Amino acid sequence: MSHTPVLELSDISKSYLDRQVLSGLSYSLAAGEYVAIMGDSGVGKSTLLNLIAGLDSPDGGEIKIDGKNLPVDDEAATILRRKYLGFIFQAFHVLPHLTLQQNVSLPLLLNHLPLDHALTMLAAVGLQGREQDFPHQLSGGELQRVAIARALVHRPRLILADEPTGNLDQDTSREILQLIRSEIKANQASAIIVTHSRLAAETADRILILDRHGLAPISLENRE
Ligand SMILES: Nc1ncnc2c1ncn2[C@@H]1O[C@H](COP(=O)(O)OP(=O)(O)OP(=O)(O)O)[C@@H](O)[C@H]1O
Repeated sequence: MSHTPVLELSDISKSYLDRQVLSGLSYSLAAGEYVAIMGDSGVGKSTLLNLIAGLDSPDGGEIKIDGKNLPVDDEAATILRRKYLGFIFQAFHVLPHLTLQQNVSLPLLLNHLPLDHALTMLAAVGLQGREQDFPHQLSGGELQRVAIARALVHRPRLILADEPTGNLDQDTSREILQLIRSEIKANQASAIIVTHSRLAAETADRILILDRHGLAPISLENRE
């Protein structure tokens, strides 16, 4: 396995108008590591994930993915992100006019990969037989499973998840979290999950707390 960190954040800063959200933040994520980020509301967790995803750019500092600097507005960087990253963001809605199979095939199409893995992935999230259904025929938990299948189908090296179980009941949450973890481990991917849920955070290898000093691992005695 490569020793190049999957993700390297160096001295990242980000402000919105006069509000400094992130400052001097550095972190390195090793290949195959799955970490959860927790922290107070408004501390900048989603902002950080958006910066890594390339949905926004930092005011200062450097973000390297697989050892490479990736400018937000560069086409080659967009292609690399598309191949390398998998997003499980609530804002990334499943497209309503496409069937489940078409939705899950999208990342494969965009990356010029064979499309048959979409069916395997739908089966893996428990939606075998529902391939030709449209999103409006699904429950919230089922929809979230489609979003997860779509995020993971092209076997991304780095998975970014923002409150992946936000609106789900506890049983469905457990199932979804188990699924995310097993897919991450089966593909030897790295992952960052941002969450307020202790249940979700506990599925990660490590829990980090984001505060105004940066990212720090939670100490073992606080882990209960
Ligand atoms: N596009 C934006 N424009 C202006 N301010 C923003 C923008 N995005 C985030 N902020 C502000 O940046 C701060 C951090 O927001 P962020 O969503 O990253 O926090 P968070 O830690 O994810 O919070 P929560 O746990 O409540 O989701 C907040 O004060 C928020 O109001």
